[in-house]
Amino acid sequence: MIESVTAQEMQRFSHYTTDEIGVHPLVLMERAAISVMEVLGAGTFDLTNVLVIAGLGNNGGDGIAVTRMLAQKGVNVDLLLLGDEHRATPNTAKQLDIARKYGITPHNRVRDFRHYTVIVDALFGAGLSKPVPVKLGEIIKRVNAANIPVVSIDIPSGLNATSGAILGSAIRASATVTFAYPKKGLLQNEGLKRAGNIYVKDIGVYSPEELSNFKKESSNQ
Ligand SMILES: NC(=O)C1=CN([C@@H]2O[C@H](COP(=O)(O)OP(=O)(O)OC[C@H]3O[C@@H](n4cnc5c(N)ncnc54)[C@H](O)[C@@H]3O)[C@@H](O)[C@H]2O)[C@H](O)CC1
Ligand SMILES: [K+]
Repeated sequence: MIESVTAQEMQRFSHYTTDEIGVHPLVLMERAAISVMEVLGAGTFDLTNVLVIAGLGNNGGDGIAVTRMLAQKGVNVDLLLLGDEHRATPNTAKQLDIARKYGITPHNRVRDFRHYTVIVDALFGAGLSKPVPVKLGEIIKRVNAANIPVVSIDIPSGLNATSGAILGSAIRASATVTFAYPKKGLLQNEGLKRAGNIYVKDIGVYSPEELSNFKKESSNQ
């Protein structure tokens, strides 16, 4: 059984699932969002007034899908989209298009984070490999200073998913919902201090070892 994975290993498993097996990336994104909804809805968090902070990468796409799912449950939720949406990844752009069709309008700034009851951090995930841009680093610092419970999607934004090192500044999360396997960066260095409670959720992405076990088991039946 895999204990934890690097960002590169996760990307390899994910690409195998989408490119070789043929699961559409949006299916994985929806399963990721549903798993975040499970954690948000488990009773630990006050969903009276939710803010989702989304970046332009696929981590942001997960967050936009969560925004839509919350809105469809009648939750009071705002979406803060950071960056020029024309530079978003295709799947994140698609999620934004879908959210808009459900009547969700993204904000590009938030005056005061303190009137939210929980913040969903979908700014950066396992794809972050360079220091966060200064302006986004300032927002991360303001979020941390607001002392509002933060649920990070996959990785607290600003952390290197493999080393757990801070890339400029990083979110301090109450909980992190990570996909498939724990990322090594959550279990060491600053990741250990900033991840909060870690929830590992199955979204249908597996290591080759697990995949070969499925095939063995099914051929034994
Ligand atoms: N692995 C899986 O099976 C799945 C992963 N999902 C989610 O995808 C992210 C990884 O997404 P990726 O596009 O590789 O990168 P990040 O979202 O981590 O973004 C970091 C990347 O994007 C640039 N960026 C983002 N926002 C901005 C911005 N506002 N300004 C400038 N640059 C920005 C940043 O520089 C980096 O290059 C993974 O963590 C999961 O959450 C799938 O959705 C589900 C399956
Ligand atoms: K994140």
